[in-house]
Amino acid sequence: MYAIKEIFYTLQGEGANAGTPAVFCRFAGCNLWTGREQDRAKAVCQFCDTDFVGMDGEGGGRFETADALADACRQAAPASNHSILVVLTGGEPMLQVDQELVDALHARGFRIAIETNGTLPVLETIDWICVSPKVGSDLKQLHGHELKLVFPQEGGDPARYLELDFEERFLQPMDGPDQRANTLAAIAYCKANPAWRLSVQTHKILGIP
Ligand SMILES: C[S@@+](CC[C@H](N)C(=O)[O-])C[C@H]1O[C@@H](n2cnc3c(N)ncnc32)[C@H](O)[C@@H]1O
Ligand SMILES: Nc1nc2[nH]cc(C(=O)O)c2c(=O)[nH]1
Ligand code: SF4
Ligand SMILES: [Mg+2]
Repeated sequence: MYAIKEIFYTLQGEGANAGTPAVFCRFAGCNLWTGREQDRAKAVCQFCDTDFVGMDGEGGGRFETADALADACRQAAPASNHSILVVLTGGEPMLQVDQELVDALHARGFRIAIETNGTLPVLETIDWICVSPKVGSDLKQLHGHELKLVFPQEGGDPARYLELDFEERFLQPMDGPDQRANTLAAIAYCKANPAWRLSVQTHKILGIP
């Protein structure tokens, strides 16, 4: 059984694949926050911009099998011969993603990306692994395609993450009340430390999901 908050078709807004059409499959639940506002201040991850509670979103629900969930993802995508990207996100997708689901999505022609906090090891059969570490959590996934650090995080000096084995490294300004200042700080950091690139949350600017 998979608990899914929502399934929608949009453009990947962030990171190395920004601008790529993609089906987003948002898993319900996370191991670093309950998702309830009253618990935010005591959560390990306190800056989350996402509602991942329940299964009540567009296309959400309980999916009893990997085939049923993969079919729903396929139905959210246009009929196309081109391989379409599916982004597994949440909440924390690695609490639920298994090899059966990866196989079912591959069988339908998807290229599979994941957005994960890295506290659980990621299946190596996933085509694009984006890890976004959270200060105060125990990082287990130490390699992947893309490291996307929300910036700034107290105690989360980006230099700490340079030794990890990733192909691309991004700073993503923390959204919230200080979004503008965080963006300027991230730009300054990237200019001074060119191992890092800026990840803008373009979907928020574009006004798309
Ligand atoms: C909602 S999370 C879901 C996937 C996974 N739990 C994770 O944290 O990577 C998706 C992406 O949004 C980022 N994110 C969450 N809250 C944010 C915020 N306030 N500002 C910028 N990025 C944020 C996360 O770091 C992650 O890269
Ligand atoms: N367009 C769009 N791009 C995204 N990239 C990562 C997202 C996420 O919430 O995981 C996200 C999202 O929610 N929407
Ligand atoms: S780990 Fe990801 S889903 Fe969980 S609270 Fe943090 S940003 Fe949100
Ligand atoms: Mg989002």
